[in-house]
Amino acid sequence: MTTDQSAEGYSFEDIQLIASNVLKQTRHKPSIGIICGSGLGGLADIVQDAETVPYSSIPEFPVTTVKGHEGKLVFGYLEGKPVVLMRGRFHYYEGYPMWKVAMPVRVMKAMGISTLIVTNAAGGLNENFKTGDLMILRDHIDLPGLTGECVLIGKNDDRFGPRFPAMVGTYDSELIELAKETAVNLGYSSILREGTYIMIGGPSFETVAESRLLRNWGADAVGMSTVPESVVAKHCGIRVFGISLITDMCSLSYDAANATTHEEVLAIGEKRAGDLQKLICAMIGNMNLNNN
Ligand SMILES: O=P(O)(O)O[C@H]1O[C@H](CO)[C@@H](O)[C@H]1O
Ligand SMILES: Nc1nc2[nH]cnc2c(=O)[nH]1
Repeated sequence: MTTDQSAEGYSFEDIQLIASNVLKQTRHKPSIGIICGSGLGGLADIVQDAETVPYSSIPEFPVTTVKGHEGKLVFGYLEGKPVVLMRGRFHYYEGYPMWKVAMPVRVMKAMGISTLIVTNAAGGLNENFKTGDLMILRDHIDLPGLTGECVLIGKNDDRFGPRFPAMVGTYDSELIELAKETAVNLGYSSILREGTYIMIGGPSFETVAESRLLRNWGADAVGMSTVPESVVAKHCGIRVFGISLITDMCSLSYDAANATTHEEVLAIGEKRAGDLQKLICAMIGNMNLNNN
């Protein structure tokens, strides 16, 4: 690899090489990529004809350092559709530069995916939400991006996408509609929400004052991931569906202040991930892959 990674990330050629090295380790050719959030990797256990590629076996791939993120790619089929799951994602707070956090999305694109499903565990800011709800991402607020840490900073290679990509419509409307219809059929209407996810850098959870600020800015849920991956996916023409499992409610008042812990996030993930898995599988079953 010749790229100065500290400055700009991987070149287009580097990404193609990483993708072809990964594809040599599997018989599968995925169309759908799925990024599993904290405690949400269980979806990988129901992949059929599964083949696993640990991140540690992929030259130039980062390694996961967070509990609840295993660190492997899982190839196979969900509802008859070829998928690749990232069982474990990378976060900015782990010390990775933004471009490294999102580089697997470019690798998945080079492997042939056209649709990306991004999942996460998030804190609820909208007072109408409750723990265990599922929130479809209608939109996001890229707080790091707004403050100078956009994932696309650096020299642009047009083979990835345009210098100034539009971010309106990052989350595909048809997939949102499909998710809503699917949720109704599964009897999930009472736990299904739709809203705006805001990314903070982390790893510290929000203070009460910060939660109030994020809520006033129009965010419905907060987390420390997802946005760089979605931005890179939109940049390179992948259609994106995002969904949060609300693992805790952020404290908006000092009277009821409750300190979120990662253990709590993982525990709710373990308890409620089944609903998210069912929704995603049913959606994939109904997905038209020739849509874009
Ligand atoms: O976004 P995912 O990876 O689901 O993880 C969420 O859970 C962790 C906090 O408990 C943070 O990393 C936050 O972003
Ligand atoms: N920032 C943030 N990330 C989370 N991930 C899961 N829960 C939370 C939360 O409350 N806040």
